[in-house]
Amino acid sequence: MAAPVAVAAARAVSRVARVAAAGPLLLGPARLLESCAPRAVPLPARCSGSSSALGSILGIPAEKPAGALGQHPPPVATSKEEQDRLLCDQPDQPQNPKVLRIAIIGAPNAGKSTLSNQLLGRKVFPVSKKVHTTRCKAQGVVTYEDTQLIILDTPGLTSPFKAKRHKLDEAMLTDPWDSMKRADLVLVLVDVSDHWTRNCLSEEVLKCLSQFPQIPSVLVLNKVDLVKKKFILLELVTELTEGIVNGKKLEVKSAFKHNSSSSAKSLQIIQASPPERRAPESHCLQETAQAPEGSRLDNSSDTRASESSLVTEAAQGPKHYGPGDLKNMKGWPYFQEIFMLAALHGEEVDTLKRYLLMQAKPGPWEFHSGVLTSQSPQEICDNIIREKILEYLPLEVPYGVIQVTEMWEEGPSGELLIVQNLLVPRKSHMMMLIGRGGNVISRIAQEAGQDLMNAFLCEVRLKLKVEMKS
Ligand SMILES: Nc1nc2c(ncn2[C@@H]2O[C@H](COP(=O)(O)OP(=O)(O)OP(=O)(O)O)[C@@H](O)[C@H]2O)c(=O)[nH]1
Repeated sequence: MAAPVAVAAARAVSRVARVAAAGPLLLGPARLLESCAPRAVPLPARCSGSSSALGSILGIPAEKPAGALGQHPPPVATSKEEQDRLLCDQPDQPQNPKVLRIAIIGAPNAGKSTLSNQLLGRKVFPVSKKVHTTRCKAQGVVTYEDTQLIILDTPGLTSPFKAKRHKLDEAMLTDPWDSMKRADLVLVLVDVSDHWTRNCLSEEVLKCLSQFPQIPSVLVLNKVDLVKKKFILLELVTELTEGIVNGKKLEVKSAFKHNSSSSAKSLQIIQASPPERRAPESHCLQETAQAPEGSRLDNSSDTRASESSLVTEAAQGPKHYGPGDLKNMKGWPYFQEIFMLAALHGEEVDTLKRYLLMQAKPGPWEFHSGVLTSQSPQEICDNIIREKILEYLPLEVPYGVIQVTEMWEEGPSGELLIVQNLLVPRKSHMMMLIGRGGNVISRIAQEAGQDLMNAFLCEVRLKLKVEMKS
């Protein structure tokens, strides 16, 4: 028996006005799409990723103020037919198109989807505190002037053992690898707030990097907002890069430095050239920080010789690593840049985006500029509702919920009407999902409805029903 038990609906109109700044309200999605021209603001001058990102995190003013990247991402099409048509459309190639395919890899929960959404300027990938929110690879598209960034959001890298334990699909193991095969550049995301995992790259990440040594890689330290003592970030950089970035040795120094106002220690990161061709203008950033005594991370004379050979090796590009070598490695000495950011708050995301735009190479666009994601509207909707279920239900409960869309149609005023059934295997799960007086399911419907409006840029009426699986 599958009797409807609870129904929650969300209908929110007022906030659409704030979201849909690029066009009049309640136009058909096609009209809205026209009014959101994706190419508008000129690209600012090149800036170095590591210097500007690091400088800002450390409170050092950038040499040149970084111009904001005007964002007018197109909305997602509200029907599968429209989305399919957009995906099949010939890309509207500019005169000199450039393209960059970016794989974002990292441990589950590192913030890959959060970062992808921020780069896209619109939320189309689900995000939650629970691991394995992203279940399969999906593409996001940023079109900016003559450049297209194709972002390959992937499930968190996991081992076959963990996949079996969490009953994950085979795709969760293979998708990150598939994305790597297509990528021109890989972003390795590390959650610096996770004390257990932040000091070294996981074996899966190292395996991925070493299998594709020809793909340039960039280290991205995420969630820096959660790290109070910023000097830790510099130590992490040293560990995660084995002290080498872009073929150059990093020196991180911490020493007492007396100034008139405080006796704070000085922390220094120096990116120096390999010894044999040391550049006179080595890149140097300084910060006064409360560093622990004796956390001096620059070279001692004993290790200098072996490090210099490591630097020379790194400058020559990745060598072939066997599984035994990877077990002994903590970091990757072939990153070409480092970024530190807080994806959740959009902090320093523009700096990374500018850098990615600069990395794009001449080549035809893959998508029409009206495309924001390769996912179908229904997939986005399912994922967003699932994200809320993951957020509000404890432990394994969300993983047993089956979502069945009963209705998806355009209402008389152009609004999107969606009815979805949530089928649960147990009565106890049903009670949890409904919540006292229906408060849980109402909240899920309300929040998911709001996210969908932000994605589709039109009014959405979402109704959720909870039923027992028959
Ligand atoms: N404080 C803070 N939280 C963040 C930041 N970036 C992401 N998060 C949070 O981290 C959690 C995981 O983010 P996701 O984007 O879902 O992570 P993911 O790597 O895609 O996760 P999987 O799909 O499990 O692989 C969410 O609760 C985010 O809100 C950040 O910069 N700062």
